[in-house]
Amino acid sequence: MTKEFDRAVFESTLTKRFFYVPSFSIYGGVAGLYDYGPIGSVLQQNLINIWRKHFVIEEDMLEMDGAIITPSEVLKTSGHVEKFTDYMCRDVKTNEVFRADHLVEGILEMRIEESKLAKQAASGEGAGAEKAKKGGKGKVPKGAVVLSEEVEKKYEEILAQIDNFNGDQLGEIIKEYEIRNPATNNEVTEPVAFNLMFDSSIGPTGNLKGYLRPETAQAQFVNFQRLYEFNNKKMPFASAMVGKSFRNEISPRAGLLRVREFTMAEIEHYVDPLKKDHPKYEEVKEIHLNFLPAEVQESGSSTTVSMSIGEAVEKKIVNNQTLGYFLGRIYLFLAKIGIDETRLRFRQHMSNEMAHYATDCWDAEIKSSYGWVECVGCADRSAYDLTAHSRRTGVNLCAQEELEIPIVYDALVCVFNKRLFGPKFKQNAKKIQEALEALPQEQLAEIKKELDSAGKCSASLGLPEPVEITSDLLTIEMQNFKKSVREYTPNVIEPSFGIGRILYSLLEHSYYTRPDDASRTVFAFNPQISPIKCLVLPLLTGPAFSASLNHITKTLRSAGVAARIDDASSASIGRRYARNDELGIPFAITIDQLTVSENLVTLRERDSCQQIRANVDTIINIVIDIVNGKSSWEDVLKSHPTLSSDS
Ligand SMILES: Nc1ncnc2c1ncn2[C@@H]1O[C@H](COP(=O)(O)OP(=O)(O)OP(=O)(O)O)[C@@H](O)[C@H]1O
Repeated sequence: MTKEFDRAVFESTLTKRFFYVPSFSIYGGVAGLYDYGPIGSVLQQNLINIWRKHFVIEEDMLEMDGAIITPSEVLKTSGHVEKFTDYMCRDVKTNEVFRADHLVEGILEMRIEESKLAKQAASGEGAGAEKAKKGGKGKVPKGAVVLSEEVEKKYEEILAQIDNFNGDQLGEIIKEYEIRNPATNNEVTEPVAFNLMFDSSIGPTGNLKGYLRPETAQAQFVNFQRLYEFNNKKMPFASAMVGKSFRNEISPRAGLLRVREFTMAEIEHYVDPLKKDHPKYEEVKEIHLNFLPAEVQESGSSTTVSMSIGEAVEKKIVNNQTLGYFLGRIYLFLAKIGIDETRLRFRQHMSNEMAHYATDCWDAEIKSSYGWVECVGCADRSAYDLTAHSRRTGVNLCAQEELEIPIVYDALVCVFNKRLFGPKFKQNAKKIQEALEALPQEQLAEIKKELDSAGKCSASLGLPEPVEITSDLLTIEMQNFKKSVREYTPNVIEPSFGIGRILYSLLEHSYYTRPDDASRTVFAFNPQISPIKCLVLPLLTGPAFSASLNHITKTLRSAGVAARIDDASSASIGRRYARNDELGIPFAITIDQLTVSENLVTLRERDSCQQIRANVDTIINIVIDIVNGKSSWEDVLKSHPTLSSDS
């Protein structure tokens, strides 16, 4: 594997081989928009297919597809119009914009790094000393300040809590630590809130305001009743959706990790707030994860602790079983697609950081050359969204539970004298009646007391004026009730996957250069996720070779196994292997003289460069079986001796 990751070389490979590129680049491009080429788009599709199998099918979820353009009323109700913001500041002279927390983070990290190099240069030891000697790229920057232990500790504490600060706090940090635009050294303005949604208007009049959705979740919530009915009113259950979301990011500078248009895969798991256990919890309980709890971060540290999910739930570090269950399933999914488990951690949100709708939230963060980045958010959104949409629309978004033992109870109820009540309040009668019926028991008890003692009372019912009620219009009586159905608003546990971020992390984790030749880059995609599964290489030309080539590719392709032919006879076989290793193709079948004479081909595995030789159809079946997860290269080696390695 490569010793030092060189992002510039890595990114140039991705662009050169058209994995993905900035959109509209022949027009100069727009930050935060990307087009995926033949490898990137199929890699994304395979990732989604594995996600679908792992979650939607294995967990029996209800997948749906919703509209992207969303009326503003929906997003006002969900809180996005008011609160879906990040803090932005500007260079006071050039007007360059920054996301305030990212600016602070970048500068403090840079100061710590420079101080470390400067200390090493001064002591004549370590990388800093080497760099100082060599000069050039990566040398100790001029003017690098050696930080005192105290200042460095303070910086570390700020960094550990960077997601927890509001705009005012970020403004204070910017002032106190003299954070400036690193390119110009100019001061920056106070942070201001910037809403990340792209707005638009729906229809020609311009009267109906809309937004491009910033998440897929709302389309699922507004359809809750239909989903619940589709599920035969059984709880708990989950809906799921894969689709594009849009966020007008302030300053997208980290490739696919922060873009303005991206694919999300979101699960909304609806659960009874009183029963947040999960039927399949036992299956994940023993899995150990690297946890970074809020408490640890708030103490200024970012040291993770490895613990079983069972222990984390028992100790209440993770709020409930369902949340723990999904953390386990997220881990299994990421491991399955090829994410390096040593570069995966689960970080809990700190109190201020939590989204406006969440009560507990964990992010699956993956480490890449950009540091630790949230790739999956797993939030307990409580009953926030369903309650808000139900209040706004008057549509009941509740679940019902048949009670085995009915609840019997006494309650105060309003009994109206309709003959007098209507004529007395005229057009306001219905409104007043409804307001009285909606009053909590304590208030009804107070009104009853006054009516019983004074025969009248003045009630403030949330209407413009208090209402004078007399005992001839209304009596409040204690009645006995029997309830055999319990109605409740489900809580929602939401695992939310950013497909582009996972894909980018997977690219970095899969990338390496051959130990004997750093110019030969390889993507070690596993056979399930790899966009192209098999390379077919004819070493010679002619009708006999073409017939074998056609047979192999046709059989593979009709079995759903993507095969690529590289028949450029001008290139050596080594060259052809190398340029296809760069596309991450796990297997290569080579057709040579022995294919024509004895119907034999060789099969090469990408990472080990080991080869076996066997009959054409045997080899084709080996590839199909591995791609379908029915066997592995290791299994194959048990029954087939390897030829000498090609590399
Ligand atoms: N601008 C973006 N570009 C790519 N993926 C994104 C972006 N914003 C969010 N995501 C993905 O969507 C998932 C769920 O979104 P969520 O609202 O939890 O992100 P977020 O907390 O706003 O992310 P961040 O704090 O990094 O901006 C994230 O885990 C991430 O994978």
